[in-house]
Amino acid sequence: MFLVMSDAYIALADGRVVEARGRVPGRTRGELVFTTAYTGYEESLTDPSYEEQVLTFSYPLIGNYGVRDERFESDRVHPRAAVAREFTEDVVEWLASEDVPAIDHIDTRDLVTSIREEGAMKCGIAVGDDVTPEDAREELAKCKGMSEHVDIGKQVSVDEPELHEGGGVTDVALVDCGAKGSIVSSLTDRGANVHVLPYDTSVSDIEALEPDVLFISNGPGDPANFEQAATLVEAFAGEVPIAGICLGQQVVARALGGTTEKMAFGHRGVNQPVIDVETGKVVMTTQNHGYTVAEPGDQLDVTQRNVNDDTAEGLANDELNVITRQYHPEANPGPHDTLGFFDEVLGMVDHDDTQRRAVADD
Ligand SMILES: NC(=O)CC[C@H](N)C(=O)O
Repeated sequence: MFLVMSDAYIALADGRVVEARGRVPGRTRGELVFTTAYTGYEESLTDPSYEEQVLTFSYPLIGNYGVRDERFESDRVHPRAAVAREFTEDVVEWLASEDVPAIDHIDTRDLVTSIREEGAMKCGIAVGDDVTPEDAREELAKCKGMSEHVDIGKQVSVDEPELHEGGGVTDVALVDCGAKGSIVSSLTDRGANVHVLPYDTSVSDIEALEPDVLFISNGPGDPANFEQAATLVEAFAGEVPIAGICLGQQVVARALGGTTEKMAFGHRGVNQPVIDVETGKVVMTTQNHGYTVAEPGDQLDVTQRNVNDDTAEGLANDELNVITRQYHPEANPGPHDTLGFFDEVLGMVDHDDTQRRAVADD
């Protein structure tokens, strides 16, 4: 028996300070959340929806099939820190190259149980040769709640519009609130030209683009902090088909008279069962969210629900051509049961109109 000095501490909002092994040094803070996904660590760590959070993996060994940038969902790691029972060297090297603190050799089952019982909570992390529990507590004291990150859209969105061509005639205006790359490629793979636009794009900029679909992406934080995206939905509902994924669903609901609320610990994983209200068909879905649509409002119907807790997983208004999902139909990571969503979205486009405009533009 010998004593191993700890070189990492995580201070939790419930008052505990837990020792760990430091893998990547640094001091940071964020909302402590967990994912139950057993694969897909590269996709999750590069998902912009995790901005300002600390991501705990409940699966014990993270990194067992290496790190390949072709699986990245954006160009950087978004959680402020990563926590696992055991990280492989590959993942540690990657996180170190991005200056993202990482800790392991910690009882993640206990952490996850605390989050499930007490809810997602603020935490502070200190990793390094001479850190003390007090250093982690100091980080915790500086930690803001998710809804206090009012400019979080700016941290994750493109600064200037980007065009990703799909080769077809359909133009999608994708409002980038922190979009995963797979949303863009799921659309370009189906021939759509995707205009990735800043999260605060104006109504007149969208008008000038004359898109066939207005698409609100996933994104981090509280949907209440994406007011401009909601303004776009209000302005174009009924004029242009509208789609949304995750934060996109929440923004669409808020714009059309619905409300959102914070969940206790959210849904993060790749095996969340969702039932279609009309057909009774159940699909397995990938999820990563901490807020949910509480009331859909008068204009939207709940078309899909989470089998575990009944929360709204799909909303629609067939007359206005609005369709949204709370889960991630693009998967990455996760099951491909729901890729058909992108066909449904592009199916809302009036192709006669698109063709006419394409000809007129020539
Ligand atoms: N993946 C997302 O778009 C997450 C949406 C929102 N930030 C939430 O936590 O609920």
